[in-house]
Amino acid sequence: MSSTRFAPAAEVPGLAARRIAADILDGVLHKHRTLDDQLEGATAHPGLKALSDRDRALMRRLVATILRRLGTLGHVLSRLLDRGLPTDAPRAQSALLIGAAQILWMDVPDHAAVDLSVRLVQSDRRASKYAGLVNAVLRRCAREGQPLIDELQGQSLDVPPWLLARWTATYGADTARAIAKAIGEEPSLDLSVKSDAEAWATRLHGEILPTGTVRTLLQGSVKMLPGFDDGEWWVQDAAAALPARLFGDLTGKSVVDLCAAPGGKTAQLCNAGAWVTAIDRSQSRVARLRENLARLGLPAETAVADAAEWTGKGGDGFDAVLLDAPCSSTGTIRRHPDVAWLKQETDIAALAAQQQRLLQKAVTLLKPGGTLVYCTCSLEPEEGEDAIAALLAGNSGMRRAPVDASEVAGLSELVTADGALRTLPCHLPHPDARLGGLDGFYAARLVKAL
Ligand SMILES: C[S@@+](CC[C@H](N)C(=O)[O-])C[C@H]1O[C@@H](n2cnc3c(N)ncnc32)[C@H](O)[C@@H]1O
Repeated sequence: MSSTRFAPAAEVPGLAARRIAADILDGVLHKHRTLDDQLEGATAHPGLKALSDRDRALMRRLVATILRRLGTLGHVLSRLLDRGLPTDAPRAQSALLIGAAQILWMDVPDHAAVDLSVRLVQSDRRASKYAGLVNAVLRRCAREGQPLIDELQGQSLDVPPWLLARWTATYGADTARAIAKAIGEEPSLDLSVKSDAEAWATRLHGEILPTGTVRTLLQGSVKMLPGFDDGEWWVQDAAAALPARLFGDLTGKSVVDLCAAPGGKTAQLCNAGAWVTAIDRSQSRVARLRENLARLGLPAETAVADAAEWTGKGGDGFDAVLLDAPCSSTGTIRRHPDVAWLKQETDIAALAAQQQRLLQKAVTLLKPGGTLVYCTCSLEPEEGEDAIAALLAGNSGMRRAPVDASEVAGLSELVTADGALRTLPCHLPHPDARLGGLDGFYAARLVKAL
């Protein structure tokens, strides 16, 4: 991002949050950078530190809302702009998206949204000539934006066409539309608790889902919530909490978690009483995993390694292996709306090849009779159903141990005919849409022959 975009000494309240939102949006849309990369750790936007918690939360919500509604915003803005979006000044484009998203979906007065977007373009050398245009278009958006959205009559513009076509082919048109609708909702905060879910649900003003996750609508920094400092819970989507449960009783068992960071599932395995070895290829992510486990007071051996090359600890092998393989992450678009615009269809074949390589390795690390749980947070069959079918077809010495609905609180819609887990963002509907849905996951349980 250019230093010319940093703030002058005194500026109107809220402008810094919008400027950082614009930088981060440019990062996703024009520089192929993920939201996580720009929001966390060493690569985070340098301006974030100076924002108050409130402004930081507003900025994150703003960026997420824009990415979640990008197709709809494109439709509305194209109808309000006679000559299309300005192409010679990215800041004019982001200022229009930021202004329109606030007017259409956020609790910001229209006049403030317009004023802040005009200021955003005025402070950018290339975009300043568009200040009048931004002002006029956003004022029209306040009057005409909602009717333009109503015109769409529920059409799904907010999922890239290639992805919607895949979901339609895999799940049918109605389910694909339901998935698209579900990922348009702002997700709840889901927590896995070490114990006493009922007490934590009460303290955090949430509810307990049938599968045991505590779900709340509290917003802002999780570090400020009760129980965080004491390591009583960790953030984990309700679907992400299911695969590790498929091992059943893990007391005293040896488990290797092959793609472990940042450690949500490792924490579950440790909390279930297993001896856990957690491997991940990324040094910075293993550092985060170690921090997370330290906060939770849960012990595990950790190593930075390519799991496909890792030679293990010798001996007879592990009682259990968890392979939460790297994938296209299309099941997590609700929580990571940048994924929809960063991933491409051509990524899927390369990821499937990598998953097969990791699966082959996972089998060799198991002792005879040991259990493998393979999972991905992808909605694409190549990374789920097809990956397991290929492994089983290849004489791997593995057999499927079908999942029963009773293992997932009787929610039979989450279990496929051949006994795998398949969650979709439109599952777990709730009368209050903000409390419904979960990530899309695939998980299969296999046992190695004796
Ligand atoms: C889906 S994430 C894992 C999430 C984690 N299991 C959890 O529950 O918090 C996939 C992880 O795989 C790691 N990874 C990718 N390729 C790998 C490889 N060849 N060996 C080990 N880790 C790998 C990535 O660094 C990333 O942290």
